[in-house]
Amino acid sequence: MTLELFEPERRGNILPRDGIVEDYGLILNQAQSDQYLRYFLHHLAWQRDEVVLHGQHYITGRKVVWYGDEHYQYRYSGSLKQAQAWNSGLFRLKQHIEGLIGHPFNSCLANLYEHGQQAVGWHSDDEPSLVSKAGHETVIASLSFGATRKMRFKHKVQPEHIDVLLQSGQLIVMRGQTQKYWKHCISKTAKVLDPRINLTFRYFFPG
Ligand SMILES: O=C(O)CCC(=O)C(=O)O
Ligand SMILES: [Fe+2]
Repeated sequence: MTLELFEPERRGNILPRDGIVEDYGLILNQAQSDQYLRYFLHHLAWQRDEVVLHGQHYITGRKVVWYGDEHYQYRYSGSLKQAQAWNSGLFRLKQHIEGLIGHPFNSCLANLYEHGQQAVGWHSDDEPSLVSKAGHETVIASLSFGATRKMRFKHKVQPEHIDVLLQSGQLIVMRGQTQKYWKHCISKTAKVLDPRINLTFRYFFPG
């Protein structure tokens, strides 16, 4: 048996103000997380993402795929995204997380970082399709598998940073005003050579 030196335990809000990021700690054991990592590496329809920045088209190193209750579509960063029908393992996890959090999700954006040089830059998940017209908070549940990576939060106005290391099997939930006041990123690191998968369960409002 391998002993983890540090096993994240459930913590309340890790942000000091203007939003809520709840750290649920490890919600799966190591064997389950390993199994899901191998399964998702091989059974999700990974594709490099296309983004348009200042009129230039870029293909990302990171691979993504989007699943949902229906074949939702939206235009984001200049390209059209289309949701795939749920993968069965992903759907099981979605139900598990809905039970833990007590919030429904109808879609999941999955990210694959093959090594530490693949990352995602500063952004907020504040596209109109994620924001309720009825004024409900945006709730995003993020579950990680594989290599431990650092997620950073940066306040949009105050000079404040919060870092959190995300381990395999660890769940965090971004809610409240988080997307309005904070940006987040996954930073690059030369130290990580192994893959990481992150699943972000979201509630999508079709336009
Ligand atoms: O990989 C992660 O943990 C974050 C991914 C992310 O921010 C996103 O998909 O919007
Ligand atoms: Fe994000």
